[in-house]
Amino acid sequence: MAQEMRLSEEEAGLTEFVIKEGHGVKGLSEMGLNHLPKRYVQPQSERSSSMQVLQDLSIPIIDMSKWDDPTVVKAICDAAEKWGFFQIINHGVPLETLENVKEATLAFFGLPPEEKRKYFKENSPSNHVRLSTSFIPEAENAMEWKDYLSLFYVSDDEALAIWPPACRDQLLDYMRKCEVVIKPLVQVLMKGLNIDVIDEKKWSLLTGSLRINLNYYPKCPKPELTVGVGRHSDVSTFTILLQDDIGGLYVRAPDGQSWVHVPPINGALVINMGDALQILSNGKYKSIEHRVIANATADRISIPLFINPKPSEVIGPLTEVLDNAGEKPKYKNVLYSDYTLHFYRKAHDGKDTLELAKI
Ligand SMILES: COc1cc(/C=C/C(=O)SCCNC(=O)CCNC(=O)[C@H](O)C(C)(C)COP(=O)(O)OP(=O)(O)OC[C@H]2O[C@@H](n3cnc4c(N)ncnc43)[C@H](O)[C@@H]2OP(=O)(O)O)ccc1O
Ligand SMILES: O=C(O)CCC(=O)C(=O)O
Ligand SMILES: [Fe+2]
Repeated sequence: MAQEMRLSEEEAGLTEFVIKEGHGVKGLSEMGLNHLPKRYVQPQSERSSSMQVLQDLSIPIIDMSKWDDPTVVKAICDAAEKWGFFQIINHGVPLETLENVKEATLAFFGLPPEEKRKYFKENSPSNHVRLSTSFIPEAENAMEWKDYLSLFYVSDDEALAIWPPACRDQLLDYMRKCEVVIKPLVQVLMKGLNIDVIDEKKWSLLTGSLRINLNYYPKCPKPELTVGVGRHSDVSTFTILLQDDIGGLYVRAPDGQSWVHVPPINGALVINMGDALQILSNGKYKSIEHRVIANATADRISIPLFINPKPSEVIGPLTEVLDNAGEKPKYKNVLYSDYTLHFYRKAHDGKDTLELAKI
């Protein structure tokens, strides 16, 4: 009874400590708890013990040094169709830049809570800068063991004015250097749809807005009961993910049932297709479900850079795709900001957001 009382008092103080005071799950983890607060306990179906993991399968690793070579073009388009996920090496973003971004992420999360609190929705100078925990605590029955900073890019000037000084220069440098990956990937993926000329309008449709998130997954006292990130697909056109050397990201295998681990490779970037590209390609490229498990032994960070349509764009199957392949549209036209708002209004639920656009 005394134990129950202590736990319910703890639940009451949890929101205050994690969300209002800005300690996040990082603060909980550092308290050295030996049990998991109830709000983080996930249903059995979402726990890692319910995952069937295929050990012998892995997502493709593609050498980008000759990205316009037909075999590389084919490897990328095949991976985008079959897996929706692949890793790239020799991509042209310097190793030092990747290290700087990881260090900057650790520097941001290492700030005292009173500094980080400035970036909460309630205190932040703009909704383009948002520090939060889990995914959408207000909408979730069970929370995720993750803190994150989400930064929407408008211009260098705005970023320099409002992004946290602890990480903004390194992030801006990284985003600039990622151009050498973004441009070839868009060209190759469009080539796979028989689109050889990408005019201004299409560039903007495919890559008109950028968002970068810094994810921090602290050590967890009972990782088997919770998740780092629940099953979801990204709503981006595609995502460039930088992960550290801890591991824990799993993607849905092509059988639609099992899971495959994405092993950290030093210097590699993980690329995954998002819902916007699945819609624009009329289902040819797949935005595959993925998730992150929690772990007991090490803190983990990851940095997804989401390449998105502009919020004001209407997305739907590209006319070239329908005409070239003589296909009927599988998705309706949707305003991209309506699509993302729908994603942000509910807890992670696999690929359910796509239902909004399905015909
Ligand atoms: C965080 O954990 C995640 C994230 C992900 C993300 C995967 C992606 O693919 S991100 C790419 C999404 N695309 C874009 O951001 C570009 C398009 N952006 C927009 O259209 C707009 O920024 C907007 C999303 C529509 C928001 O604009 P605005 O109308 O100005 O609205 P706000 O008042 O800022 O927010 C409204 C509402 O949305 C929620 N929300 C907004 N931004 C975020 C964010 N970065 N993270 C979480 N939630 C956000 C928020 O709940 C707001 O509701 P309120 O009730 O709080 O007002 C994958 C996996 C993860 O675990
Ligand atoms: O942490 C990871 O490896 C993946 C994170 C993720 O899927 C996301 O932030 O959308
Ligand atoms: Fe994701």
